[in-house]
Amino acid sequence: MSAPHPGDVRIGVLALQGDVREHFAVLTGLGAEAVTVRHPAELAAVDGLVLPGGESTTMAKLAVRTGLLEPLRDAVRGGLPVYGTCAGLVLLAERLLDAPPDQPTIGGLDVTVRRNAFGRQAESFESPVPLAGVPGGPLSAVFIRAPWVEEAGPQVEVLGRVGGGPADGRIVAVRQGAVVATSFHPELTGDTRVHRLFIHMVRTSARRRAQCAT
Ligand SMILES: NC(=O)CC[C@H](N)C(=O)O
Repeated sequence: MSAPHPGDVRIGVLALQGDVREHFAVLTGLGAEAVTVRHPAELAAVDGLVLPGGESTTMAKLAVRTGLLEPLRDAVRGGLPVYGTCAGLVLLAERLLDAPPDQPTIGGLDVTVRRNAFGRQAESFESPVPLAGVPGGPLSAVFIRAPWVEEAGPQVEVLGRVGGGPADGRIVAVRQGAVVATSFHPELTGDTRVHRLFIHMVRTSARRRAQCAT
């Protein structure tokens, strides 16, 4: 059997707004094929999807305008592996706090997410966060006007929490089935471990789908 390598999967990066380029660079650097997703037809052609950081209110509006919101919801419900960073976590939440009342989400994570949760004094900071399932020591997590997970349902696996400071113990990394999300931005640090984990999830899911199709 040949060694699995990530080049056999195509990973989309939702490219409506936000730090698309940074995710693209990490994914291609790890040998995955990365493509931008702006339209439903592009979404239909990927094995996994990254929702970048940026401004979730803007992304949500653009997703509605481009007709992507419902296809995104269908894709997540259908088991497409998705990784959301920061604003991407907001987009994946079933419930939001401190968001405009009409801000739609894609959903997929049975969590309540508070936007801009860390407050003005700590709008941007870096902190070591150990992540379950990611060996090699804590990640140096970069938070930029970041949300946290205020409540997580029973199906949600908590992967990481902030340690120390006023936000001590707050949940900042979660997984539910094929959906994984972090409050922080591994794509900005050069530490590729979360993207590697995600590529592994995409590869496993693609292999399973291929087996089901034969
Ligand atoms: N860096 C980010 O992605 C910030 C997220 C932004 N505060 C939002 O709620 O959409």
